[in-house]
Amino acid sequence: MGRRAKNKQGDPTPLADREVNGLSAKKLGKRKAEFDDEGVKGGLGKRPVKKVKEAVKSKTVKVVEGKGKKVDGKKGVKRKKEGEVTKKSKKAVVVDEDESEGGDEEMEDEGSSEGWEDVDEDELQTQRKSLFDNSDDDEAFDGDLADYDMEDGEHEADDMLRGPVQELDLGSSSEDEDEPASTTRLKGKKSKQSERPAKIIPTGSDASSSSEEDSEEEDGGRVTMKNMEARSKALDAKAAREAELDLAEMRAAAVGSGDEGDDLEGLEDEDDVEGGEGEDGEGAFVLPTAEEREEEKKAGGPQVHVVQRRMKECVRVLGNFRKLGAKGRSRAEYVLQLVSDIANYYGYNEFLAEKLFQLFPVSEAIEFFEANEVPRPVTIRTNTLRARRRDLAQALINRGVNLEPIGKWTNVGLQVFESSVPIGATPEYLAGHYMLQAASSFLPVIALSPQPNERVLDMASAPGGKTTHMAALMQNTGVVFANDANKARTKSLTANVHRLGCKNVVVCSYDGREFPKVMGGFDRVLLDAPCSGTGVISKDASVKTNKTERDFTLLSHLQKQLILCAIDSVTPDSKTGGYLVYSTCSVTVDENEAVVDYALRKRPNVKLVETGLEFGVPGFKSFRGKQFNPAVSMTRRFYPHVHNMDGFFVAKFKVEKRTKKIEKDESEDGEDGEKEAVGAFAFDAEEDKEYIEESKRKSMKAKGLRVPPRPSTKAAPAASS
Ligand SMILES: C[S@@+](CC[C@H](N)C(=O)[O-])C[C@H]1O[C@@H](n2cnc3c(N)ncnc32)[C@H](O)[C@@H]1O
Repeated sequence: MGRRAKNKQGDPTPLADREVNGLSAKKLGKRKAEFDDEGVKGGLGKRPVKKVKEAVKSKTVKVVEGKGKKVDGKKGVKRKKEGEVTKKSKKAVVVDEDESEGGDEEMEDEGSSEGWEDVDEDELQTQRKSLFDNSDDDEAFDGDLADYDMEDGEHEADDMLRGPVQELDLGSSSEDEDEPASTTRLKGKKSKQSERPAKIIPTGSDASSSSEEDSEEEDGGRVTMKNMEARSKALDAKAAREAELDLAEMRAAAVGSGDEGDDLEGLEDEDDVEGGEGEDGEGAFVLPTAEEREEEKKAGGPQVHVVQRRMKECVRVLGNFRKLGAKGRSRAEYVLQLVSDIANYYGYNEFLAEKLFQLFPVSEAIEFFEANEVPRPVTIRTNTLRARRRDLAQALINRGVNLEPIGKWTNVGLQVFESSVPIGATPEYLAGHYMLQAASSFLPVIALSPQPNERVLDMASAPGGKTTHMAALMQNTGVVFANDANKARTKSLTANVHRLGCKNVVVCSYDGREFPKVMGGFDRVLLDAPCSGTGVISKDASVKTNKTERDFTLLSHLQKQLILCAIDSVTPDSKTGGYLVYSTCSVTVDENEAVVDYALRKRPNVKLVETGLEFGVPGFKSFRGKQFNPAVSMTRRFYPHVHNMDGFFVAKFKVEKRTKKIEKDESEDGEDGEKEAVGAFAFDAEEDKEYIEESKRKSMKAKGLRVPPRPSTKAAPAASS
């Protein structure tokens, strides 16, 4: 097939030696900004801690510590004085503070970047990785799961845009064959992905006419302001068509029509390696028995070419098991072998390999695992409080940044293909004209669609990518309470809030489960929940090996608690809103559909509504025998191998008034302890058995009592690679 790889983009390539506006990078200016870690002068992280009420009263952005009194719903946090926190360059480009998100298409092309060329030479020499320092992206929850919370867990968001991952060598040389798998599995070979930077895939509906494609060809080489939109549309159209073809192929393969295995790009060189042996040829594939597998393990694991071939063969057989399955061997045996080989080949623990494998038809699963080996496109979000996308694009193009609009679905996003300057340290970045943010992170905010003058809660908000996006959509009016239980992480949140000039944000630090006790009555709530990060494995490969079954149990439990508190924090009386968006950067069902389904069961006054997102795969209505509320199909899943974005999940709820009947039912349920009473989290005796046990253990531990051993859970062996 070979099309799948085109969906992917390597890191933007530094253009160190390229001339920018007639000047080589080296000739560019000398000023070096003195900024702290968060890119804000003066170490804003050290600002004094204040209580929420004070923050509201003083109408400035403060960090608020947990355990406070209830704060009533005053709107309209007053703007800070201009320039109070954000240091702009003296020669900053003209910024129209009132420009809203939708405005940039009509703007005149006035993008001069004069005065911005004084970038320090050292910065220009910075290594690739530092292109993305100060990344603002969000991240998966990686705290201490035993305490399910926010104990630090700060692997810096910069990871998002780290240097190139090693790429898979899917062929094999004769020398390789004698080496152990662990040494031959990964190779620094240049992959197809980096040959052609790929667009983020929006949706088939974005496909545009062939004239747009023509314009791409006419324009040929470099992106200019003039050809940017047309090129973008043409690329989107092409990419969307390719994505659709890929999906169709994958589905056909899954249904099983014969030669699907040959379509697995990641494994396509295998026949060459093996000298073209097919099933009927000499050395035909024979599925190892359990004993043979044991022996293989004892001998140090299989060789890479053996694993490659076996994976391909297993996928082929599983694609049409009735016809291709060997006599006397079950489908489950092929699956077992395949999962074990996937774990080995891609470096996952077997537990997680299986969990992720189960989400997809067989051949699509390989696509997913392959996509996790490739970095996602580098994207930035224009901060419309400080800049217009057009001006920002021009300014960055003038600096030697090669970029394009992400796609029709966002009018603030830009995809960076290559850059001669560190994207996380340009004057425009430091002046808050943009946020380094994964495209997937735009989605929950677009779905929530906060309106000017509303009162909004971002329940788990650090480092603030989505908070600052919401503040911009609200045009710096109303108020966004940006909460994060991890106080250390509120430093970067506060820094971003200041850098981007958000004046309607109050930063606070409570456990989300304390809402709505500390404050409620919100028009809209975003719960971008702490999660396992199985959608962002390309950024954080540690997820492959450090997640166990217990982690998922605990996370799912925390997410269920948080979502009920989030629902209860929304006022059904809101004149303009009454919505909750739940999102995660994880693709597992336990953290997504199961949480949504739980919320629907526990809170009969909420219903799912369409996210309003133009693309994304519907959530699972059932999974492995478990039936969910059919409305769960209104939720949206995003995948690296389909959308060329981080794996992501978005659900949107409308919170309605509690009827007398609901309240009566709940109080009756409350009596026997089966369901929780209004506003307080309680467990469902049967369904939450595991959680109850875990909770008891925690409270015993806290009291210093001896904790009985946990009942044995499924082992999560480390991957042998
Ligand atoms: C996925 S990240 C949020 C990213 C953020 N929304 C953004 O766009 O930048 C999840 C956050 O949840 C926080 N967190 C973990 N447990 C929490 C809890 N019980 N209450 C509130 N926040 C919590 C973590 O500290 C982490 O910052």
